[in-house]
Amino acid sequence: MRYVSTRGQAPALSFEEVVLTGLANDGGLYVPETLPHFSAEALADMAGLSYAEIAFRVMKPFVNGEIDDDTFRGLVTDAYATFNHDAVLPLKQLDANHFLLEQFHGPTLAFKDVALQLLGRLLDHFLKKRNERAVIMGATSGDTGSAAIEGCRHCDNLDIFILHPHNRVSEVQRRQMTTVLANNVFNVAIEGNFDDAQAMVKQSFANQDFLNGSRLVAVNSINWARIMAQIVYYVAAGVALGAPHREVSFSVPSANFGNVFAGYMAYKMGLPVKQFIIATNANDILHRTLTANDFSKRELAATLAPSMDIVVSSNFERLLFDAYERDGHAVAALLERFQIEPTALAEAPLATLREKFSSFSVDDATILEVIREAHHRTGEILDPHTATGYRAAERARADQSTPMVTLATAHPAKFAEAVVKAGFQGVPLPTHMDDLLEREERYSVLPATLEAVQQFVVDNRR
Ligand SMILES: Cc1ncc(COP(=O)(O)O)c(C=O)c1O
Ligand SMILES: N[C@@H](CCOP(=O)(O)O)C(=O)O
Repeated sequence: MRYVSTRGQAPALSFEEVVLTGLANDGGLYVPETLPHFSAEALADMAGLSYAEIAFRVMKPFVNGEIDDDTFRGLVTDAYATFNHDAVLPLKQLDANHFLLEQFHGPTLAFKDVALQLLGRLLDHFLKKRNERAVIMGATSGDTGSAAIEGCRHCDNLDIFILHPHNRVSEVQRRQMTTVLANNVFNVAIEGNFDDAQAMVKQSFANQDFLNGSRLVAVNSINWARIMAQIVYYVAAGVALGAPHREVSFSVPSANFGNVFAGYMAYKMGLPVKQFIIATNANDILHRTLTANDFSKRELAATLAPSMDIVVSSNFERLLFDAYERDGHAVAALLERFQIEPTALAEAPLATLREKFSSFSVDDATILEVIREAHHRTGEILDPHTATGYRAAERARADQSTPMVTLATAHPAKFAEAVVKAGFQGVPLPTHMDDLLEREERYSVLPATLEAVQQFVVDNRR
């Protein structure tokens, strides 16, 4: 399997090279040159298998020939053994045809664990094999950071630098990162927002001179392995609900677009999907683009669903690459324009996107209303991100007869502010975290400048 850049200029890479890199050197994101396809029979055979076995079968074609089957099966099995639920990602029925896919039973209580528990193990495997060290630079709006630290901190060949927006993540999210006092983990609170942090990470990939030849690795969904691991749960949920014999729909709380893009990959690989609903908070660029062809930046708003406080949605580029029929030049031109002025998609690609994707945007007041309503109806306390997906599933679904799966992307205990504002007393943290609020913290606050952040990395890496 070879991987190519969405901007068409960078060299094609192998799986190992893609995992050990970040942005392509033309500024694009890597995607598989061709996608594997699962026949109806292969999908039907997955029904009833363990999550780890489905994961092995779905991901094997992407790594084929680069990690032997026994080793890869071992990495996958170990990754999902860290989850605190036998089903790994249990599917909960809410009403006749609406289901919640609980993605928060991993070590850090959000869907990011699904990919980062595996990515940490893949990095460890490849770096040890090569006897190499690497530096991780990641940006987080709250969940990727702790999942990356938890997934990678045991790899002594890695130094991990995570940038989060100062005072714009929840207390639990911050402490999940800053209370890890390992000597290869460095947390930086930047005086800016998530977009600033992500831009600095991308600029660091574009020009790595400051690292004097050390390898720089991405843990954000820039890294193809993140997307690959997330494809699995769409297939697992789909076959559990009757695929390939019937279609399934998904409502996905979205921002950086890695989650729903992975679903789209599952669809392209043969999973029968009727509809993807992109749910956003008040940072609604994806919704504006889909509904009004308004692909333009607006000021980033701080919301009750802070992990989705993102304007520049990284993986939307991967979808655009497909919608523009893999024309890297057209994608590069569009995204260069987007950085400097309001822009719009060409008509044909937009029409292609609208065939499979719908969208819905949910403001803070509605998030609170949904948390209350959903609790009244189902007994569940949703986290504020899941609440956007729940409301979008109700309002934007194409039909009632296709099973609808709303992705429950985080545990409500991470977001006390929203839960308490909705009128509840709060949700306890799981026992492995019950002393989190008393643990010692360590992090540095830096101005949101590339120079300050890169100097910090140079000064602290081992
Ligand atoms: C809890 C939660 N829900 C939803 C999202 C949105 O996912 P994505 O960025 O993959 O679109 C994120 C982070 O981005 C998140 O942390
Ligand atoms: N919501 C994310 C933002 C980063 O997204 P990623 O999927 O590209 O890592 C977070 O919680 O950090």
